[in-house]
Amino acid sequence: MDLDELLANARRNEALLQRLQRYELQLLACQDWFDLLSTLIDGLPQQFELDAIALQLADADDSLSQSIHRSLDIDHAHLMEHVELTSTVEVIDASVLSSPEPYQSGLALPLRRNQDYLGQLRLFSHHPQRFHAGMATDFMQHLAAVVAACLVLVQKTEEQARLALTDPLTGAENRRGFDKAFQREWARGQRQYHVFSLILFDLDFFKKINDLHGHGCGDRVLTSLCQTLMSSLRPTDHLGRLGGEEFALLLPGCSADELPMVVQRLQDAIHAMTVHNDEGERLDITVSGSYLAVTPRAHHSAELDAFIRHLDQWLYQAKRQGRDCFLQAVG
Ligand SMILES: Nc1nc2c(ncn2[C@@H]2O[C@H](COP(=O)(O)OP(=O)(O)OP(=O)(O)O)[C@@H](O)[C@H]2O)c(=O)[nH]1
Repeated sequence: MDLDELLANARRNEALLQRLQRYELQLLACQDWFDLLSTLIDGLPQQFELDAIALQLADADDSLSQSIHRSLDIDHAHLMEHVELTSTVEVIDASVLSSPEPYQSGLALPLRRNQDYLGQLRLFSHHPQRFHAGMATDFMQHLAAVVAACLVLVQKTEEQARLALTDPLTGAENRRGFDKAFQREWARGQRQYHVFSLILFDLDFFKKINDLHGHGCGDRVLTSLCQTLMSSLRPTDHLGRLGGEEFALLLPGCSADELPMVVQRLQDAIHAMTVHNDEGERLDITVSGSYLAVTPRAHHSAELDAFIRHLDQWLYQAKRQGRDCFLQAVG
């Protein structure tokens, strides 16, 4: 190699290093899964002349999957096409890959954080010589170490944010969390002419349960109710605890036609729920509620409180009609 070639090489490397540093700072600024995954999946190919990337991540206890799915909006679900979550991931050193169609070359990089092996970052190119045996990979290994640190950091940040929006007793969203979900769904509905449904409900004679069986038993009723509902709902649905024994559901994509059927299914699940008092006797738990389908209107802001106030009037009617029933909130 002559001097000119050496100089050109050095300049290329310096430019690459600068790009890499800028990109790593971008990664380190990511606060949530959408930021991090889009910076990786859309950003990395753009920055480094790649045609695709894939992440293979170890997720033995499913916590990563839950964290990502809770945080990503339905609109961003396409990012997950590039992420594979498996219970274990093969431990490798940086190595050239026999790349899948339609790519011609690839590189697998280990994602390590301290003693933990998180998975692999895979880079793909249509160019057969983009990655080849014997090539230097130290820049890319440095990048993989930053990616690993960011994965850990974002998972922790997301967990803290989730806890701040979660009711500690039941695991349902607290009022702030539910309000956030409402605002997000309203905005999405405006963009995509999308409907969603709201259901408000309240346990019947809950004071009696506390008085007769104790506060601990009352707490058990609240947690069982939430577990029952969460297991009958879709992962994209939201359950919020708005107050002591008042809850609300937000069901994205659920239209007025489908809503009575969903309400019936929830009521059946609550009737089938088993909660025992400290003496082992089964308690009969019922709830009363009201429901309505919401069509977000373009150029209109909306307040969750206004919907809740309206639903509350019909919930009150349901209580007056003898409880253990749901009414459609009309008007
Ligand atoms: N165990 C327990 N009880 C709670 C909690 N939050 C609120 N409560 C109780 O829920 C009860 C609600 O009582 P009320 O508002 O009179 O309602 P209710 O007895 O269910 O009567 P109706 O709604 O009219 O059917 C009160 O006794 C509260 O103390 C909680 O976190 N745990």
